[in-house]
Amino acid sequence: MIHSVQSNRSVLAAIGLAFVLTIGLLAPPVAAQQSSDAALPRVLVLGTGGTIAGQANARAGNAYDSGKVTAAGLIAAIPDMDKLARISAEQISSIGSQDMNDKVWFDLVKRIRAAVDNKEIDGVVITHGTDTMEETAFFLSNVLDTDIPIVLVGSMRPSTAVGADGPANLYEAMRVASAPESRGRGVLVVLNDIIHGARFVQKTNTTSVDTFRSPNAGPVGYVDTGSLRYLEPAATAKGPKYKLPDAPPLPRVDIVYSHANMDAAEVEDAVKRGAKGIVLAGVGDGNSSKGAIDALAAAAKQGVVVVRSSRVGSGYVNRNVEVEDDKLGFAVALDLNPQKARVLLELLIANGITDPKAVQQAYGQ
Ligand SMILES: NC(=O)C[C@H](N)C(=O)O
Repeated sequence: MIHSVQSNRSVLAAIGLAFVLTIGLLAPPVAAQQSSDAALPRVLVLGTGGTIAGQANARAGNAYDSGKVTAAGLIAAIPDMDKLARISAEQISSIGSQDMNDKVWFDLVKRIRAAVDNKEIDGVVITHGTDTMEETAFFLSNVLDTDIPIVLVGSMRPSTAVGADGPANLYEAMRVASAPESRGRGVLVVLNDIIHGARFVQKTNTTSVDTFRSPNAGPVGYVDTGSLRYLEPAATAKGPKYKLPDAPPLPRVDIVYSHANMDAAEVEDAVKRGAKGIVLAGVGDGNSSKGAIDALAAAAKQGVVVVRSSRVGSGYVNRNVEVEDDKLGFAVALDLNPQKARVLLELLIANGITDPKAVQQAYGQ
């Protein structure tokens, strides 16, 4: 019985795959769906890979490989996208976002800056895996200085799955990126009818299509049937934008994960590996064992920048509660989870900001 359910699934997945391949791979590589309506906004789609571009793999019933279909192919398979915008699509990478790296980040920034400077576009959609989407969104929000909407989108089911969520998510991302009311809202993440801001969004479930949440702030809006429903007016104030070095990599920042029965070894290993900064994924309010805190204090004395965050997943990490941050020369990440705190610390160190007080100011007070 189970066997026949799986083979039915395989047949349906094969039909889906054939659909995507037939429509997707026949699509031109750059112009995804060309509309000649000059009144429509121009949206640049940059493909990076992810499950949204995933294809079923025969190794198991639910197995797939990320990043197999191009962004142009994904767009071509969705009817009526050309009624929303004049769309062009380019492929920056074809990877699962577990492999996301500085090079792809630098390439995205370069392409978006060029398109903005040349006034080529009114919006950007980035197709991306969900595993590290929040990190890429947060990175871009800290380096790009533009009012145009930059929207990251992905899916939890591959493009060949029964009930694939990618097409609906991509269509919604296109609605968001092409809408004038999305301007001035920074970098956004769209999945499952919800619009999140780059600072607060987090992946919270390993497999559910309703995985993205903004636990410390709530979403910034919803993609409703007829309208985009933003909960607040667009912000005019912009955060600081950090400079990028001419080429990757960014300075090495490691995350040390705190746990019961912890000693100094993980912190010492990070220092030995040459980390210029360490983010503590602390227990509770960013705490750790005496051994780990002493090792962090020794690292800070040697010039390693130390930021305390939390493994908990929501809430703020506060200064000087159970750890003497002032005395030990630490900063705290406030609402930023360890993976986002790591991105910011890479940028701070790259910009020469290493003094604990200046580092704390960058995270917030
Ligand atoms: N749902 C996904 O996109 C997961 C995939 N591993 C990725 O991040 O590329």
